[in-house]
Amino acid sequence: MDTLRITGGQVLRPDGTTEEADVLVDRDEGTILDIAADIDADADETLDAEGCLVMPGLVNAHCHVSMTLLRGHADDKQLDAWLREDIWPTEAALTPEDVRVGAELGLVEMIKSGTTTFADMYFHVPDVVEAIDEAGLRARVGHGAVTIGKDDEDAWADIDESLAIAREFDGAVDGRIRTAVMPHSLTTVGEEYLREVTAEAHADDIPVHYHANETTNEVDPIVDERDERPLAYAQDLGMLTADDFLAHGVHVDDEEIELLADAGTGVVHCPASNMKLASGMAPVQQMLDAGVTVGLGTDGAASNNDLDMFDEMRDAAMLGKLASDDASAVAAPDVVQMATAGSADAIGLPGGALEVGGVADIAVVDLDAPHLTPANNLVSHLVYAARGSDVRHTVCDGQILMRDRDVLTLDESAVVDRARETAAALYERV
Ligand SMILES: N[C@@H](CCSC[C@H]1O[C@@H](n2cnc3c(=O)[nH]cnc32)[C@H](O)[C@@H]1O)C(=O)O
Ligand SMILES: [Zn+2]
Repeated sequence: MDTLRITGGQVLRPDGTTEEADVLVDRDEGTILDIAADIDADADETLDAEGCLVMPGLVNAHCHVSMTLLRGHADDKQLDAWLREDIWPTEAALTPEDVRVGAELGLVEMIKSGTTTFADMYFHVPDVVEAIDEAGLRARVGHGAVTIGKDDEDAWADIDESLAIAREFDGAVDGRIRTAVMPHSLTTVGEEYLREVTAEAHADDIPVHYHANETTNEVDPIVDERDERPLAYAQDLGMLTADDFLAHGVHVDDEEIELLADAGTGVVHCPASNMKLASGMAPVQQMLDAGVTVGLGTDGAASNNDLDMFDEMRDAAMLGKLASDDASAVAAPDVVQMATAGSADAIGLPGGALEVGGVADIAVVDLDAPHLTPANNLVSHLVYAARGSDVRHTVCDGQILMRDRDVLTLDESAVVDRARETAAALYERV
C-alpha cells in the first residue's frame, strides 16, 4: 500500500472541533486510513503540518471555471445586460482550446486556495475534463444549455449536447468526474426543453443543475405568466429532487424554502456574485433553519472576480448577517460547514469532512501569520481572517496537488503565460 502521512497539525473534525493529530492516507484508494495523535506507521511520503490547520478540501459548488479568461472583462453591470452585452458575445468566440486554457488557470487558482472539488457549468466540456484530469481535482461537470433566442433545431441540439455530455463523462477520470445536465436557468430554457431534459436525465440517474431565482427579473416573468413561483414551476417540471441542485436561490419566498427543504434539493449560495451583480441577498439563515441543504460557490470569475473559497466564506458570513439584520446569523461554524460538507452534499460528491474511510481531499492551512494571530478560534479564523494564499498543501483523492505552495500537477507559470496570451488573442478577435 502506498501511504501519505500529514503530521503535526490541528485537525478539523466534522463536528467543528479541532485536535492535534496526524492523518494517514491510503494513496492507492485515495482514502483516509487513520486520524490519531502521533501515528508512527512508516509512510511513503510525509507532509509537514506543524503550526497548520488540516481541514477538508473546500468544495466550490457552483462555478464556470473557464470564465477566468473573462476576469475583469466587464464589471459594474446588472446580470441581464452583463450577460447579453458582454459575456455571451465574448463566450461565442471561445474555442475549445481557449476553454481548456481558462480551465487550467482556474484549476491552478483553486488548488492554490485549497479547493479540491467543484461543480462546473460550461461548454466544450471535454476540454474542461482533460484539464481536470491533469490537475487532479474532483468535479461534477455539465454542458450549460440555453434555448431562448434559438430556433427549435438549435435549441434541441444544445439540450441534446447537455445530455450526451452527461452520459459520456459520468464516472470518467478514475471516477473523479461525475456529471449533471445543466439547463442554464428557468427563464433562458423553455418549458418543453426543461421537462424533457429533466425526464431523460433522471431516467439515467443523472442530476439536474441550473440557475434559479437569482434576480427579480428571473422571478417576475414566471409569476406573471404562470401565476406560480419559479420553484413551484421547477417542481412541476420534475427539477426539484434530492439529487438536483440550483445556484443562487436569492429571491425565494417562505413556500419555496419549504419546497426546497421537503425535496432535499441543494441550493448553492454565491454571495460575491450576488453582491457584485446587485442580484440581492439570499435568506441563507432562513434556509438553514428550515433544513435546506446549502452549499457555497464562487460562480464564474467574471462575477466575483476570483475563485478563492476563503473570500467566499467571509462574504457569506458578512452578507448573511446583513440579510438577517442579525449579527448572530450565518455564524462561522455554519459557513465552514456550508463550504465543505454542505457543498459536497448539495452537488452529490464525496468529501467535505475528514473521516476515517472517507476520501482524502484535504487542505492544510498555515496559521503562522500575523493576520491569524493569536490563534483564539480556528474556525473563526478560517471564515473571517484567512485567505486562499494561506493554504500550504492541497491533497485530492490522496494525491498531493500542491506541496509548500508549489503546484505539482500543472506548470503554474506556463499556465499563467498561456492564459495571458489566449485572453489577449480572444479580445483581439471580438
Ligand atoms: N450553451 C450556452 C452556454 C451556457 S454555459 C453557462 C453560462 O452561464 C453564464 N453565467 C455566468 N455567471 C452567471 C450568473 O451569475 N447567472 C447566470 N448565468 C451566468 C456563463 O457566462 C455561461 O454563458 C450558450 O451557448 O450560450
Ligand atoms: Zn453561474
